[in-house]
Amino acid sequence: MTRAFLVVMDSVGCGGAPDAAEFFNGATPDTGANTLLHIAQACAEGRAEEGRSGPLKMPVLDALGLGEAVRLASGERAPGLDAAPTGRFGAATEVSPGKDTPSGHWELAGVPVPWDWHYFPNTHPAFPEEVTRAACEAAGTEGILGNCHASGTRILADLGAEHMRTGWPICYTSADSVFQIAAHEETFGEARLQDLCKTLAPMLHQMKVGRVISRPFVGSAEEGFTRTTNRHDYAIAPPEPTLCDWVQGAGRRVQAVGKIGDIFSMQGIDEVRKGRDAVLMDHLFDFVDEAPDGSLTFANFVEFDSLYGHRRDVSGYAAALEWFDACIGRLLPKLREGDLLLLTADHGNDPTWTGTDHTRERVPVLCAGVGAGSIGQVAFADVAASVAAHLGVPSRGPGRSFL
Ligand SMILES: O=P(O)(O)O[C@H]1O[C@H](CO)[C@@H](O)[C@H]1O
Ligand SMILES: [Mn+2]
Ligand SMILES: [Mn+2]
Repeated sequence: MTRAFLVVMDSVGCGGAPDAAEFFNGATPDTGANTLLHIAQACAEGRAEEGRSGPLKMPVLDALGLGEAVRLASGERAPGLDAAPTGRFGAATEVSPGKDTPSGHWELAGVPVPWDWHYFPNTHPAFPEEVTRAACEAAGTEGILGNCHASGTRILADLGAEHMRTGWPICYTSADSVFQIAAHEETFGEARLQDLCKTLAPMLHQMKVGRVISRPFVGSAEEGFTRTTNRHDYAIAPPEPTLCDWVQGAGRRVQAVGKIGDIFSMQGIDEVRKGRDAVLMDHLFDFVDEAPDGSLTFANFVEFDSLYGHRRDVSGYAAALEWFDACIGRLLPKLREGDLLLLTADHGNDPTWTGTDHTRERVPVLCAGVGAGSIGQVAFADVAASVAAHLGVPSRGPGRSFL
C-alpha cells in the first residue's frame, strides 16, 4: 500500500497571487510580494550574509522543481534556482479570503474557508469592551496590558516589566484573525495562561476570530524576556471534514508533526509530535521509518514564518531554507516504493516586504515519488484531492487530483 507525507513549509510562498492587491501590510498592498524570489535575489546580491553566505543553495528542492514553481507562479526566474526538475512540480493558488495559517492549511486539506474572519482594528484599544471584560474576569485581574496590534517579541520588551509588576496578561493581535495572550510562564503560570485562553476561545470563535494563542515567556526585566516553545493555539474547528477526516474515516492512520494538531483542532488526527523545527525534522524522519501502510503524515515547519518571516530577517530565512533543503536531501533516499512526499506552503511572508505580516502569494507544490513533469497551476484544494487519490481514499469538496 502507499503512504503520503504532506509537508507544509510555513510561509514559503512563490509570488503571483492574482488577488494580492486585496491584501495589505499596513497601507501597502501585497502586489509583487514573493518570498522565495526576493530571498533568492537578496542572497545573489550579497544582501543575506548574516550566518550564511552567497547565492541561495537549495539544490534538492530545486531539483524537484522549486525554481520552476517560482516561474509558474510569478513569471520570474529566481537566481540560483535553475535546475531541470526531476520531480512533479507546480504552483497553487488560494481562494480563501484570508492569508493566515488556518485558511491556508484547511484549503490545502480540501476545505476553503466559507466565511470572512473577524479582524481587530489597528487602534488602541483594539478589542471591544466585552472582550476586555471577559479577559479580566477569566484572568482574575483588574485589567489587561497591550490591547493593540503588536509584534510578539516587541511587546515583551515594551510591556514585560509592567506584566511582572501588575500580573496583568498582555493581550495583542495582528493583521491576522488572532487574539494572543502573553504571560510569564512561572509567575503567571503556564497552566493558568492555557486556562485563560480556553475560557475565552468560545466567545472569540463565535465572533469568527480564528485563533486564541497562548504565548508564555520567561525571563526578567533585568535580563530581558524570551518566549518559550509552549505556545498553544486554540483554533476554530474546520467547517467541513478535511483530508485528515477523509483518511481517518477510511480506517487509515493520520500522524501530525508540529502545529497541525492545533490548526485542525485535532479533528481526524491520531497522534501529534511537537517541538522546535529541528526536533520536528527528527519526528518526520521517524515517521518515514515507522508510518504504517496507507497512512498520512501531515507536518508543518513553522520557523520560516515565526522566526524569520514576521521578523523580516532575510539571512535567517535563507539559512532556514538551506537547512531544510539539506534535511530533505537526506530524507528522500529513505522513502519507500509507493510513498508520496508533497512539499508545499500555506501563504507567503516575504522578509523583504514592508510591515511584519504575511503576504498573499501562490505557493510551490513539489512532489517526490510520483514521476516528473509540470502539473502547472493548481488550486490549494487540489493538494488534498491528490493526496487522497494517492492513498486510494475518497475525497470531497472542490479539489481535483493532479496526480
Ligand atoms: O509577532 P508574533 O507574536 O510572533 O505573531 C505572529 O504570530 C501570529 C500567529 O501565527 C501571527 O498573527 C503573527 O502576528
Ligand atoms: Mn502559516
Ligand atoms: Mn505567521
